[in-house]
Amino acid sequence: MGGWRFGDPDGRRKWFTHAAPFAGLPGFQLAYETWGTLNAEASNAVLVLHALTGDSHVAGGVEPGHPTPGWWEALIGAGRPLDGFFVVAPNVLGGCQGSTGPWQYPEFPALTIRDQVAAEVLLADHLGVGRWAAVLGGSMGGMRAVEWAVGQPDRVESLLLLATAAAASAEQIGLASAQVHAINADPVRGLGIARRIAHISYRSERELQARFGRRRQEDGRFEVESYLDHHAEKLARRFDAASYVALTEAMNSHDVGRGRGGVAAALRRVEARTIVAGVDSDRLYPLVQQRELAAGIPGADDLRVITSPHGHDAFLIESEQVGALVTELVRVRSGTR
Ligand SMILES: CC(=O)SCCNC(=O)CCNC(=O)[C@H](O)C(C)(C)COP(=O)(O)OP(=O)(O)OC[C@H]1O[C@@H](n2cnc3c(N)ncnc32)[C@H](O)[C@@H]1OP(=O)(O)O
Ligand SMILES: N[C@@H](CCO)C(=O)O
Repeated sequence: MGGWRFGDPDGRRKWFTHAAPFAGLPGFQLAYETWGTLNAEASNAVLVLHALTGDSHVAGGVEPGHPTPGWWEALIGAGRPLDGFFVVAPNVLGGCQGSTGPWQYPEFPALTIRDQVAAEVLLADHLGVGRWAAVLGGSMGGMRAVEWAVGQPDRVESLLLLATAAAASAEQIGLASAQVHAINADPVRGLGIARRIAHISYRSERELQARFGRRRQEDGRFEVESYLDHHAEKLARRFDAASYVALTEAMNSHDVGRGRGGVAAALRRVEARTIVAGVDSDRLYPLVQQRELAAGIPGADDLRVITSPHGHDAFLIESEQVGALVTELVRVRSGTR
């Protein structure tokens, strides 16, 4: 297969190749990054799963020679919550940051979250990880995390689900389908339009009002419009439109209960010690969805609530609160601290 899009900016990606037919593909590659060392018992592995436009670069700033900070920098490094663990973060199948995606195969098959997890199971086998000490994920990463815990219950010891759902809701599918239409109508400018729609849903009404109000800039644009233009341009520089569509449609397919007798029956399969958290100002993945997860997973604590003005994106921004949850999951509750 060979080649990948957007290079390897930090020189720390590795690749796993599966050279046999898989989910309509002739084979696939997953790019992934690791931190720390797998212990002799293979009992200290943690899987970190990124959200829609994230990638394998969870952290980097702490390592000499790899200065680009990652999207959960505060979790990895000396004295940080995942210190001492062997952390693995793959770029999702269908993504554009090193893994096989539509940028590589124009006739890319429709993938589900379940397919993406099945690819990650093969990666775990390749790495010699029979059972993850923890699987952590937010948003689309949380969809994969709960799918891991439902589909592979004996391979997930503990689980952190952030700002995510057991199944994509009608509103999430509706918003996502508008974004897909924008890209299909204009593959060049559509990605930016999709990001604008999505980014509004990632932040809270209260935050947008407080930050931008009705103010206009000198160029005549509303400040909030300019802010969204900025995020649209930034994503268009770093992401592939066809990948965005493939991943969005995979998220729309997400339903842990499909073929398993419904969501409640599926969640009962989870054996992992679980923390589920939502964000009080998240309008895209409202707390009711995390309540369903917390109530349905046998080993889950009561729902935790991250307080933040930032809406859905708080799972990326509120690193102190997220870090405390990770510490509690992997150290305090497992008795290793
Ligand atoms: C290093 C990487 O590339 S990471 C790649 C992987 N990324 C991910 O996994 C997560 C995806 N990232 C995100 O979703 C977002 O970037 C977040 C959630 C991390 C951003 O959250 P925040 O830190 O709150 O950023 P916020 O939404 O306030 O945006 C700040 C940006 O808007 C710009 N901005 C603010 N107001 C305006 C305005 N009125 N007009 C234009 N631009 C504006 C700022 O200058 C800043 O620009 P910069 O990001 O280029 O420095
Ligand atoms: N800001 C996040 C939101 C999706 O959860 C992203 O771009 O991946």
